[in-house]
Amino acid sequence: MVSRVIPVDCFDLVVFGGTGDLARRKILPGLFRRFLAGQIPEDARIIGAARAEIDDTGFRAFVKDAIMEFGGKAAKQTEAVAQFLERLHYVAIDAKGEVGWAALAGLMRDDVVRAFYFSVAPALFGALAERLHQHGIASPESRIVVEKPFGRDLESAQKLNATLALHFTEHQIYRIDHYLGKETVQNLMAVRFANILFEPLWNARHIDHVQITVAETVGVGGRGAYYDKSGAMRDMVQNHLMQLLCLIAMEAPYRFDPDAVRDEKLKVIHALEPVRPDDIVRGQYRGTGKGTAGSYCEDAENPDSRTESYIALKVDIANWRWKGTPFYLRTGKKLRARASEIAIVFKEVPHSIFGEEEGWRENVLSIRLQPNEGMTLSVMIKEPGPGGMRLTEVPLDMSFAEALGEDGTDIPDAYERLIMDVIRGNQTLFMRGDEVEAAWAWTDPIIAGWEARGDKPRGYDPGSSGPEDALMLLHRDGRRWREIRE
Ligand SMILES: NC(=O)C1=CN([C@@H]2O[C@H](COP(=O)(O)OP(=O)(O)OC[C@H]3O[C@@H](n4cnc5c(N)ncnc54)[C@H](OP(=O)(O)O)[C@@H]3O)[C@@H](O)[C@H]2O)C=CC1
Ligand SMILES: O=C1O[C@H](COP(=O)(O)O)[C@@H](O)[C@H](O)[C@H]1O
Repeated sequence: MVSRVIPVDCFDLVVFGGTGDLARRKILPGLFRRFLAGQIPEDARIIGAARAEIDDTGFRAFVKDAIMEFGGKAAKQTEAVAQFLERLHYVAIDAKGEVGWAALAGLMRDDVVRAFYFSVAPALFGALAERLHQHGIASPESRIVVEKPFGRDLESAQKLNATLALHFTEHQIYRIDHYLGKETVQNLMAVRFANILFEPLWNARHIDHVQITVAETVGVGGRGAYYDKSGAMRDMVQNHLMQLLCLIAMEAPYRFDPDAVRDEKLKVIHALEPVRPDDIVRGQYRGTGKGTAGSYCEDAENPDSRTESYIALKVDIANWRWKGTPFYLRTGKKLRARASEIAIVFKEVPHSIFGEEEGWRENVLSIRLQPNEGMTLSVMIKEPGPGGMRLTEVPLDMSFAEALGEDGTDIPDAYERLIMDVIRGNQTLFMRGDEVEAAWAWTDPIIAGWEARGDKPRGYDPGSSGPEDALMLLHRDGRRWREIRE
């Protein structure tokens, strides 16, 4: 099946931080892939902006290298690369000074969508918003895309919201959470709300518990300075895992519309119970060799760091649908495999007619985010053969790439999809200001709690499943984590 490409309106997209790491690895190669897919109109323009004093030619050379390195198999289409590069421009600009703003104003066209991607350090978000306004570059229909982290606690998120609100209305602000752009994450909504099968079972009567795992094999090397002030709770749970939880737990929105969806997610965040200290396990990866070589502390260049590179928590939702069904969340760096999964673990049948020892296991709906995006529903059947009525578990398996006749590399990357949504003016997959604040309001006391107690993270070995104590979080409830594997 060939994915349907819906062309977007003509646009001028300014990428502030256009020479940075995120632009190089994700944004610019992603835009090239959308160009190749035929989604970018003939006369659309992408304007890189940063302080480096390069010109259009220099920026095009930079982007060409980025496509070669990160564009995947699309990079082989050299003619298309050359055509794409013609759409690129560059302005040397200082977010905090006056350099470059008049030149940028002169470049912008009136009759096209104007979008400004803030792919710079968060400390510059306010300055960019202010200057876009001062120099008359942002029209009432312009959009700004704001990268993460959106604040580091409730207070800073409120301040940032207030700063942006001085110059832009909420409908112009696109707060990125790239997990919302992942194919499977959107499929979660399709599966839940476009099928009659699941809804009757989607509640505490039928679901024993939910596990959300985002396991990574990478460490924090290269990003230690940022990560050490953040940790897994701020870096992953407050945003990505929280969004996944919301999509699983929310009620059906009345329509697939930005505010209808975000209203429902917000209700879930408001219903989250505070997390008890006993329901949190924090970990930090050890070194691989003798001493601290390769350890988190070495990667973070902070020998005394107490920042967690792993966290597991048990979260309860206080509403009619979920009372009594815990959500277990875990995420960490340098784990056994890169594997992200949501597992919906169903309850036992009310009465087994086959007896206790006949191989029964609970049904599990496993939603794989990456790699190999897809879903598996485990069901019980009779073991084949004449050996009597023994049960065995088989997977009803759907790999999205296989089901859609694609090879996996054709599935658009999250950033590609989200940037096209910005141009279309669709905020459904972006976080609203009140949603981000509510997520911090839940997160802050958890962090304040372990800081006040002086808790140290538990050590775990690189390549493991995380600290031993995390196993206990489920064992003591008579449950077990699913294996982390690709
Ligand atoms: N990299 C990643 O994987 C991820 C990044 N993010 C977020 O994306 C944003 C960008 O991150 P990343 O690309 O890694 O950062 P980098 O440090 O790699 O790039 C920063 C960019 O901002 C430009 N810049 C710095 N100061 C100014 C200034 N005063 N005026 C104009 N431009 C400036 C830099 O160019 P120059 O120095 O020439 O001005 C460069 O292009 C951050 O908010 C980060 O948290 C989010 C998720 C993942
Ligand atoms: O936002 C972030 O996400 C990445 C993980 O993203 P993925 O798409 O590769 O799953 C994480 O490594 C990083 O620490 C965090 O800031």
